[in-house]
Amino acid sequence: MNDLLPDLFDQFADKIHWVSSSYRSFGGHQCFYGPIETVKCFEDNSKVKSLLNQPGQGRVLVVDGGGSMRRALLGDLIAASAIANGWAGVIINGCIRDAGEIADMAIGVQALGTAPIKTEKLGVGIVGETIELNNIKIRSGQWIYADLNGIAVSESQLEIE
Ligand SMILES: O=C([O-])CC(=O)C(=O)O
Repeated sequence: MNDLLPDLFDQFADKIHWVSSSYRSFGGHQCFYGPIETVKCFEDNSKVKSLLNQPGQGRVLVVDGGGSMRRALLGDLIAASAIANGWAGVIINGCIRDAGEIADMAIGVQALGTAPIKTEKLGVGIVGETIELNNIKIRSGQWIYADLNGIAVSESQLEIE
């Protein structure tokens, strides 16, 4: 199913919240969803790397990278580790690199854009804190849905009948 969001908004208008369509889809999976884990980090992807190296259990990692267009918070190696660990996707308020490789990888990835430069890994970042995307609060444990129509969240899992 590639157009999940329109169906969700038709069926669950009171339970689903629109976040944004200003992110681009980079992963091989253009439609993806799952429970959220959050991380907040600025031009340092240490926590992104360590989280995606732990069991994902179908979760989506939502990264508040402060909108930086100067450094990439995800590349093909970390994306490969996310796939190996069962993460459904990664959504980044910031940039990725290795976009050519990631386009062919079996994972959902949305980000603002690309930057070819990796971050300095200084171990700085906060996991599990409430973050905001486009002024919408995003918390660990909520559900997020992403496809080519954009990104939306709900408090709990919504299943199309
Ligand atoms: O290591 C990084 O910061 C990002 C990267 O290049 C990769 O995941 O391949």
